[in-house]
Amino acid sequence: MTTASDRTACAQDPQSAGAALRTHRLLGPLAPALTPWLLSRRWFPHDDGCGHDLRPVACSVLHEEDGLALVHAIVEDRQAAGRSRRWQLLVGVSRVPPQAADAQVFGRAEQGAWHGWSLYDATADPRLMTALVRRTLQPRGGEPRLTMAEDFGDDALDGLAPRALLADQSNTNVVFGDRFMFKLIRSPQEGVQPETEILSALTRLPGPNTPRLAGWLHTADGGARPTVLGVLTEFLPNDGDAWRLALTQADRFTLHARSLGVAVATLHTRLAEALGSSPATAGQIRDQTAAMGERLRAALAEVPELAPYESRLTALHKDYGRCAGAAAGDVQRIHGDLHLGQILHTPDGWRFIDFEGEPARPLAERARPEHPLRDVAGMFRSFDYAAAQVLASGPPADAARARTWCAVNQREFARGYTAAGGIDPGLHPVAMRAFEADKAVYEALYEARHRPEWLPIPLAAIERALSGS
Ligand SMILES: Nc1ncnc2c1ncn2[C@@H]1O[C@H](COP(=O)(O)OP(=O)(O)O)[C@@H](O)[C@H]1O
Ligand SMILES: O=P(O)(O)O[C@H]1O[C@H](CO)[C@@H](O[C@H]2O[C@H](CO)[C@@H](O)[C@H](O)[C@H]2O)[C@H](O)[C@H]1O
Repeated sequence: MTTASDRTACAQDPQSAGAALRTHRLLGPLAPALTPWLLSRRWFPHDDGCGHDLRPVACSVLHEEDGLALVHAIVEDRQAAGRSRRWQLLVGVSRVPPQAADAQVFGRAEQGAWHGWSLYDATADPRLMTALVRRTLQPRGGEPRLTMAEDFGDDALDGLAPRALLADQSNTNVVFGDRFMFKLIRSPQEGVQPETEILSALTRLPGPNTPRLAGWLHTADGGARPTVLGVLTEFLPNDGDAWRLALTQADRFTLHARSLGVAVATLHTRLAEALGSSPATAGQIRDQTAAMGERLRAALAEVPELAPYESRLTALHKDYGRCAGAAAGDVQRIHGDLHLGQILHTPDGWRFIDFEGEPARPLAERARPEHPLRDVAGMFRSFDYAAAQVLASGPPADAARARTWCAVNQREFARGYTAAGGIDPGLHPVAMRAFEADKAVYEALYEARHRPEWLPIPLAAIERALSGS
């Protein structure tokens, strides 16, 4: 972590010089341990060889009692290519090593009042998650603030034991007593957050197929525009998500695939009802085509393996721009990052979670109305990923069997989607190829940053989309 220019970095933020100095003083002693720890997190991008330049943006102590403190921090990661992203941390600082089984100490404070104390991810410590809720619910508790949604009182979380989910994905999730799920957004951005916006709109409709929004953690009103830092939803008891079912019940997944298609069409109808839909304008199609090009250029800068596909992808974007005019259909709010892992199998049927869109995209972009077939393309890509996994885990390695599995389940999904009122993806082959290729470009960037060993999956999909197979 860079510390020399901390004061400057903080001063550029809309916080006072005093706050900047406090941030610097608080985070300075923790800084040396933070970078290696961040680099080991699934949600933090792998080192792309250009290094990371981490600067503190804001920091506060949310709790301190009996040799145990909870530090909330926002740091900015500036990369050589001029990209920068903010990251949210909850750090436990403890005089004695923490007792919680999953609270792994990643370093020690190097100076100051906490010199020598253990540092660890506070989301793994139930005491600190309880402290977070207590403190952030207080009307005069300062930043951040937890606001409960209508229908949920400030006492809704009282007495519920917090437990962090071990599967660290784009964010970190903590379950409160199997009643609520709290998602700590790891890379928060200023502005309207799609998950709180969409869930609160859907929550108002009868017969929900999403969890109800119970609250949100956010910066206080003092800033220019609030930033949502965490989302609290009702916990939905489930026996796993559709990804797990696809892997464990691969041989009889087609029935699930069809009912998933029905569920996604229903979700799209509900989203249109709650947040509107309108025919795509020529300007929107131009913007969509331009955005695909921009995403490709950004991905090329980090993933050289995409270079052989650049000109053909650009041609596909143009083809989309040409044919979309005639048959674009309506645009509306969609899920935006739909895949098998976002659909829970519950006793009441499929339930959709995680409406934040693709976490690396700017918030404004994620809120744009899009063609619903983009979500269908996301699901098609997910069947392809599952096929790659089924193939990898099953003897013998049989690429043809995986391709057939993928095609059959995509077909069944499309049948269910169309039967329940969704647009038939088969009638929009160019749009589907463009959307799948665009998603695979996003995935290539995601895999290069987080799981480089999975990069061949989206690359092979791009090749197939371009060759029309
Ligand atoms: N409301 C919920 N009820 C039950 N489990 C949930 C709920 N929300 C999320 N989960 C679980 O937490 C995991 C991660 O949630 P998700 O919102 O997808 O986070 P991320 O953005 O990190 O991917 C999901 O795969 C699911 O197992
Ligand atoms: O963590 P999120 O759910 O917000 O989404 C990110 O991570 C996903 C992986 O966990 C990633 O999805 C990709 O891998 C899935 C298999 O693990 C596959 O089913 C999806 O089709 C594929 O896109 C998602 O793209 C990313 O935003």
